[in-house]
Amino acid sequence: MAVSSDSPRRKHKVTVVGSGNWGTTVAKLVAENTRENSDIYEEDVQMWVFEEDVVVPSDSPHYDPAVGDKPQKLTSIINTYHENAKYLPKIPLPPNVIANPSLVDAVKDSSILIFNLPHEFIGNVCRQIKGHTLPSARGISCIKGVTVTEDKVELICEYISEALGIYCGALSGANIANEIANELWCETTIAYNTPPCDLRGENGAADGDADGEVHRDARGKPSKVQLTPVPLDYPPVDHAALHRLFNRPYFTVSMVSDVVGVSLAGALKNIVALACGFIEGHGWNMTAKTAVMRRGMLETIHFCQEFFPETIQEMTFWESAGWSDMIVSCTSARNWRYSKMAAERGVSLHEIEKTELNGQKLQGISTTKEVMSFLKARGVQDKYPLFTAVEGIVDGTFKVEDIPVLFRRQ
Ligand SMILES: NC(=O)C1=CN([C@@H]2O[C@H](COP(=O)(O)OP(=O)(O)OC[C@H]3O[C@@H](n4cnc5c(N)ncnc54)[C@H](O)[C@@H]3O)[C@@H](O)[C@H]2O)C=CC1
Ligand SMILES: O=C(CO)COP(=O)(O)O
Repeated sequence: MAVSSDSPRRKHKVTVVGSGNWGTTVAKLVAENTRENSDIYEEDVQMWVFEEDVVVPSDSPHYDPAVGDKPQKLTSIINTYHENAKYLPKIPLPPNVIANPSLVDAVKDSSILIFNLPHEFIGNVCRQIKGHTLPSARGISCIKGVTVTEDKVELICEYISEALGIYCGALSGANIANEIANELWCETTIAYNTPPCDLRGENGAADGDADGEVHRDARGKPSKVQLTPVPLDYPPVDHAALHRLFNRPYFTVSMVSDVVGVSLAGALKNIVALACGFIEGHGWNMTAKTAVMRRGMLETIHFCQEFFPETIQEMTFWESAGWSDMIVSCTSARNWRYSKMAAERGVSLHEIEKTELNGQKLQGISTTKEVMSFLKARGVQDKYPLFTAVEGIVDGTFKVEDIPVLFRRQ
């Protein structure tokens, strides 16, 4: 039964937590949408920037001879020139993207938090903002990775949810940031389960029928997180509202409910992408790569079924977050490109990350380590020969030509 309410009077304030290659791209597209949907969103989008000093190169249109090679604050460059000269150069940002070096200030009063930074930094970020976010805020994680604590594997969106006491969904897909920043068309997938306490009935009123329904975690169990409902004077946060926030003519969003499939497909494909780069760098070609991609997808699905059997939906692997991301990541993304370079040059991936990436991160390196430590703690690593091979190649104990042998052991 619907409980009467006034229609929403407030607008959602949006913050993007992170400002790397993908963080800045998502801030751009979201800021375009907040401007076009200013009935429900505040136009300005806060973007938290991990502050650093950046030298603007002399061939940049923003080079100021009066400043010369003197380093400038990245936030100041972004807010002055509306360009992230370090992580997304040559892409004009809408002026309503506001770079903020203070994490606590950037999330203050925001009702929608978009987490978009390399997964290794999320723990520290959550520790800093805990207690400073609105209790009724809702999150979307665009991060591709997992957290592993002792022998537990956790989705990043669930980690955020537990750390901050808010509900958090996940966005993942076949998405190369530079292409989307240049407005070249692609698809993505957002997994979001509107919590029962946020369901609204007729006329936008709270849905009394939802009383008694419990919010469930990624394993289908009643969630330990005590959620504060989105207040009725805010527009609802549901599939329609999130579609309006993320969908662009060049960025087609599909809304689903499988946070496990979307999150884990996005995290584990980075391990497979490393394998494909090693293979190509070794001199093997597309036939070997497709064998590895097929095995990688099997191990990904097996991982989801083994550790999240209650909620995984296999159709998710046919979304952008599934096969499409596997293909693009193994043929044109950074984890593939730089593992190929490492194999060609005969140097370690860590070395390549340090010398070639200008501060960007290869998520596959830490994800491989974390996933393998979790599998080994459970004694089930032999069921995952491809993931095992990648760990061995990264740490130098296996060679690329060991991959077929490891597969045969299965
Ligand atoms: N770049 C892409 O094409 C895509 C990336 N993703 C995912 O998005 C997530 C974010 O990646 P990107 O934006 O590409 O990052 P990036 O690799 O371009 O940049 C690294 C970021 O980490 C920040 N950083 C460095 N040290 C830090 C610290 N101690 N604490 C907090 N932040 C620190 C840097 O300031 C920079 O913003 C990753 O999980 C990635 O897998 C997902 C889809 C596409
Ligand atoms: O997730 C991505 C493609 O969908 C980007 O992957 P990289 O981090 O390897 O560039």
